[in-house]
Amino acid sequence: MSHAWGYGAQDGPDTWAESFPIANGPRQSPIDIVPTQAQHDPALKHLKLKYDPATAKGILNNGHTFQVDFTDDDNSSTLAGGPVTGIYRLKQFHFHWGSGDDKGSEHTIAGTRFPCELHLVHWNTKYPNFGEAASKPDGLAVVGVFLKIGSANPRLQKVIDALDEIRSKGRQTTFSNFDPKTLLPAALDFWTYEGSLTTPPLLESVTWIVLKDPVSVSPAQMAKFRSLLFTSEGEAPCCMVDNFRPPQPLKGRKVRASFK
Ligand SMILES: CCc1cc2c(cc1OS(N)(=O)=O)CC[C@@H]1[C@@H]2CC[C@]2(C)[C@@H](O)CC[C@@H]12
Ligand SMILES: [Zn+2]
Repeated sequence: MSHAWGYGAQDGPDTWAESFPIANGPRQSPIDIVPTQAQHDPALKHLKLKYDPATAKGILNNGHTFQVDFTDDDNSSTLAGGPVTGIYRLKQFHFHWGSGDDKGSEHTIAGTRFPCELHLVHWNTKYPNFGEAASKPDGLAVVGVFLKIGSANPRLQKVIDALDEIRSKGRQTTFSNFDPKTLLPAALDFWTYEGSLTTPPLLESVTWIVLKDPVSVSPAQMAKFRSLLFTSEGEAPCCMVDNFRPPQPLKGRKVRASFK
């Protein structure tokens, strides 16, 4: 039975613990990152991101966000270095955003919320596949990137232009020849901590790698995100906005910084 969860008053983050008690677990995400309390760890390696544009496959409205999926049957698109050991394969990227520019990100920086947050999802190749990895404490690594309001971001435009074809839940279309590295800021300085999926089933299997520097998004580009629907064709339309979980208790976890 698929658990009906969402981001509304009746099915939103405050209700998730009813079906997913791990919602109150010891390593939940997102969190508020307080830079002055993060410890610089000189042992952290540089992030090594190698993405092959040919692995881009499709773009899908899954009713909670939209995601761009990648073929992951070899090590063409991978993450290594940073806080992780071994090689993690890129599976998908997706976003979380608000109904207005004052909210939308899942992680916050000393209480500051951004209008949007990008998640690049990778799984540990020591496990046979993504689904298996998602249930292991070192199974997933997600790179989080903040988007802040500014000039239009030309690197986002190909994604944004595809949204008209996936307006409703369940709609998908092909999406090829795209390098997600173009979505990243110039500097890959990051904070890292051990956390979880930010949506049900909230599995505590994610090493989070949150980049310090944001990238830009324009108000018009944000309006395109907000034109998507949570609902399927034929249902009363409900705009896909505020699809973010608020920060969760740190519960004694340490956040490390790759930079001074
Ligand atoms: C980390 C990115 C990710 C993975 C998954 C979800 C949500 C996710 O976004 S987030 N915001 O990065 O945590 C929700 C559905 C989950 C999936 C991981 C794999 C599953 C658990 C499947 O096995 C069944 C449901 C799937
Ligand atoms: Zn996410």
